[in-house]
Amino acid sequence: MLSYSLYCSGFIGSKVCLRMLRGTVKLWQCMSRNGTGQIQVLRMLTTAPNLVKESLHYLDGKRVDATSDDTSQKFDVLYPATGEVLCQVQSAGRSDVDAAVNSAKEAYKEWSQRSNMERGKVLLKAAEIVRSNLEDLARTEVLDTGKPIWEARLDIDGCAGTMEYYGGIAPSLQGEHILLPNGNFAYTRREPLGVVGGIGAWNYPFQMASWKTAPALVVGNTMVFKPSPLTPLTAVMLAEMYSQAGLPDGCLNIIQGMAETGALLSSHQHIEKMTFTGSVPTGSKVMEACAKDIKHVTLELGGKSPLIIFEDCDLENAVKGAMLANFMNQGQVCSNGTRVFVQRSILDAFLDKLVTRVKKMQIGDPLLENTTVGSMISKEQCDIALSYIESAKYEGATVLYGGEKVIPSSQFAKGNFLQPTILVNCRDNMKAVREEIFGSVMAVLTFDTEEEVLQRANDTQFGLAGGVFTKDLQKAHRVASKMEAGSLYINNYNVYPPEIPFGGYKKSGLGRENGAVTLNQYTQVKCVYVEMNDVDSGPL
Ligand SMILES: NC(=O)c1ccc[n+]([C@@H]2O[C@H](COP(=O)([O-])OP(=O)(O)OC[C@H]3O[C@@H](n4cnc5c(N)ncnc54)[C@H](O)[C@@H]3O)[C@@H](O)[C@H]2O)c1
Repeated sequence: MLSYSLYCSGFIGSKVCLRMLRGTVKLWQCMSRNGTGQIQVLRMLTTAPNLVKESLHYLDGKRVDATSDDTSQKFDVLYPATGEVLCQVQSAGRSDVDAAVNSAKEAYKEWSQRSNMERGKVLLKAAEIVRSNLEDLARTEVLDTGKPIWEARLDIDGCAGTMEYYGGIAPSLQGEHILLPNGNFAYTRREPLGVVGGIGAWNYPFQMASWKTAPALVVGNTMVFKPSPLTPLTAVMLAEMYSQAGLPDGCLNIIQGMAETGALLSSHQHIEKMTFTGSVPTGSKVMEACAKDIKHVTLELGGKSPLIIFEDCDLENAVKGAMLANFMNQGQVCSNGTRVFVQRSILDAFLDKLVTRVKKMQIGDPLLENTTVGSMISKEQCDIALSYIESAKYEGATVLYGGEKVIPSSQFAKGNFLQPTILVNCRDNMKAVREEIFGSVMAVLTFDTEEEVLQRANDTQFGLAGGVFTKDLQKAHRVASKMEAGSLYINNYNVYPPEIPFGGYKKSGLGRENGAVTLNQYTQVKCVYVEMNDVDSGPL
């Protein structure tokens, strides 16, 4: 008997949404909703690759096709674990970007006039819809990224949390009332910026879409968002969920495309702010484009973060922390603590425990519950990680564990599965220790003193995150205060509650996401002076 697992992301009036194949079974079920909301199931046997049939562009509250003007190109979207082509997407060209921005500009007129309370309610409702579609979203995110399903569920749940957080706190955003002499006074208003452009990377596609849209929309901006071309599937689902929650048409438009589309968006004259997540070189280009028009900009960029493990730590927790800092999402996490500094006296004990844990990680089908290592996003990304491992070996490092690409089973022969890798005998100046790899490659370094390790930890162009494991509270706070990074963890790693701001120092970026402070970055302050007396013009 054929066994299959499939799901559908069809909802909110979209007729036919996403379907997937699982395993080797070539049974394609296609679901659509009829007018009463019941799911109709159509079945057809096929080996045809293009599984996603609906357009992934979203304009004025509905999915639309790109217009294929002369600036646009097509790109394939693959399931990273099998290499199957899910769909081919037409990039948004100049006319599509114009249409999306103009629609958001029009929608701004009404949306910006609502109160934060009214807008917050839309976010709260959208978060509820996200939660009730969590499984569909998580499975679609797996298709997009190749990450294990349990991680995708956690991601989506966290995104709903971010939407709830901003929906909840937005009504408390207030201006100031400033008393001045002679009964005069001034007040400040926090006003939205206008149309915000967002561009995302591929490692957390739904998270990027929700972390950017939630704070931007709730304070009255409208948005045009472009996901990474490697992971275009879930941003449009988020847009549909916002629409279902009551977000007016045009407030959030999704465009798909590659670098050209991103450049068109970031240089568009009617965009008032860009919020970008991606690599340092691309972030620099986006910032340049913004500089031309003096646009606001938030940049969430790369990292090569240090994790410092002192001999007085709780070793079990430190090992778990190092795992969290390196092996989630196939190591494709910007804040990863990939330079693990271990105090010399506990190095052997630390490595023993670490290897014992890493050996238990299960590489395989991302949709299976017990899989802990899924597929990297692409062959290119996997090759990059492998080449860093080779360069580390060439420079004298030893692979203590992993280091190889694997094929978990024949159906994943075209996948990009890399063993979690631990490098020892590393030196600070090795290429693999200095540069962001964006794969599961942990470099273990030893140190002797606090002063020495701080100097080495900070000796990097990046400053996204860092961590310290010790039971000595004073040392923990002292070290955290001296580490040059935006997100520090004491006795844990890679935890992202929506209440706390996240973002980088140095080349890791500008501005923050999450936390109340982010609302300031999607608003501008207007100060109104009020004269209560006759105008004193002095000698004039
Ligand atoms: N700090 C963070 O929060 C964070 C989070 C996730 C990923 N990242 C970083 O992202 C990088 C990996 O993502 P990536 O490979 O998708 O990055 P990337 O810079 O190659 O691409 C990011 C996005 O920019 C678009 N783009 C490319 N060229 C552009 C241009 N000239 N103008 C405008 N947009 C353009 C891409 O289409 C994509 O959507 C890593 O460096 C990682 O550390 C940072």
